[in-house]
Amino acid sequence: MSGLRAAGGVAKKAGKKAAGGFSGIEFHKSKGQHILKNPLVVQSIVDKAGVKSTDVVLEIGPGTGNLTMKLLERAKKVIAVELDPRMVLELQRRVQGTPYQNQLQIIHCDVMKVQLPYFDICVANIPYQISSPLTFKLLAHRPSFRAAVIMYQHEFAMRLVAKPSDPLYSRLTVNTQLLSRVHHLLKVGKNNFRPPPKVDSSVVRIEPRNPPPPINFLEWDGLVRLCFGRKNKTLGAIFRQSNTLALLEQNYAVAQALHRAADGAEVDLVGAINRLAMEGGSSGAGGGAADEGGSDDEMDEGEEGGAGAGGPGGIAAGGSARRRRGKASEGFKEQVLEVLEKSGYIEKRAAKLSQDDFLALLAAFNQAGIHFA
Ligand SMILES: C[S@@+](CC[C@H](N)C(=O)[O-])C[C@H]1O[C@@H](n2cnc3c(N)ncnc32)[C@H](O)[C@@H]1O
Repeated sequence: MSGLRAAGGVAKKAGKKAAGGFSGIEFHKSKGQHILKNPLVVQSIVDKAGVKSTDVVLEIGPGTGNLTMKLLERAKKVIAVELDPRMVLELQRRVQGTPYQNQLQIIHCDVMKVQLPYFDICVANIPYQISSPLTFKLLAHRPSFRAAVIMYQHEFAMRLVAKPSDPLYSRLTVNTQLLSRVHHLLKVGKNNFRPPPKVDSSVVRIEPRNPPPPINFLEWDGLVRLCFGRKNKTLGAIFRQSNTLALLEQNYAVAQALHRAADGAEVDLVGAINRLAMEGGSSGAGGGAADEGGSDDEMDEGEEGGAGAGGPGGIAAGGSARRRRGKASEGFKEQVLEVLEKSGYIEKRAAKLSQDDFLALLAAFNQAGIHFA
């Protein structure tokens, strides 16, 4: 397989057998290349995914094709999006001359840069660097699909399925669960991969809510970003911050000027989720070391990343939000605190609020003409 050796220069340990049953391939950590070598895990993923014989399956990052071959046994068609030309060659070689040859379509591209085709179900062991933007790219995809069964870094997976009060409950959690139902399927130890990543992994099932909730997602994310900027502080403390109030008052003035309806006017869910998806960067080759145990969760500002820094960046348009602003008026501050008081959230903390709480809070603010995007 000289093609496989070429791109990486000299293949390390050329004599050693690598995943997929061929020798000499050098896996690139920068592309998240951790090949699933345990056939039992591969089979389990395909079984749990519930792939039907009529399904078009989207696979992201097929690598050497261990999962792809099993998917081809079950599905009508597999569309595999792969960035690395060496992997594309290997996959082509693997299906050539088999009955599956005509069922496989390979798209040689960065998944974050391509318009995804129609698919019924996505099954993938993805490069962990793009976990967050890829998840939201999928959730913004139309027409919607039945499910995505995806291998993530274990901690990232736990964030997706977290419940209020869990330590990993975060902005990522509430945004994902707003748009989908998420279930943990299977924990996969690092030794099932070649080369083994530094952390364990988990397979998660994501079922998009269809139809999606009829809310302005940018507004939603603006509120949630603000609240999770300091998730253990009371909302009263967060909304008393002068930067936050100043930004909200500016949004308020714009909304008034535009005569925007109190319940939020235009709902461009797909556009809004797409904007969010692109926040996390666009390439899997960017080198983030998600498998080193670091978090690639682009959605968590952390406890101290709140109002003063990037926190409320989401509550006003673009970079202008970061500029210094004047103080909000006392009248506006009272208005904001009254909404929190009357809705019963002033002493509550984001870490313990449910999906329904955030929806109720957003509705209460919007009714008072206060907007987050
Ligand atoms: C974790 S490996 C999974 C390989 C294979 N599916 C398996 O389970 O053994 C991730 C794969 O995604 C590919 N990849 C990395 N970044 C990508 C991107 N932005 N778009 C498409 N594929 C990408 C890598 O080249 C690699 O083949």
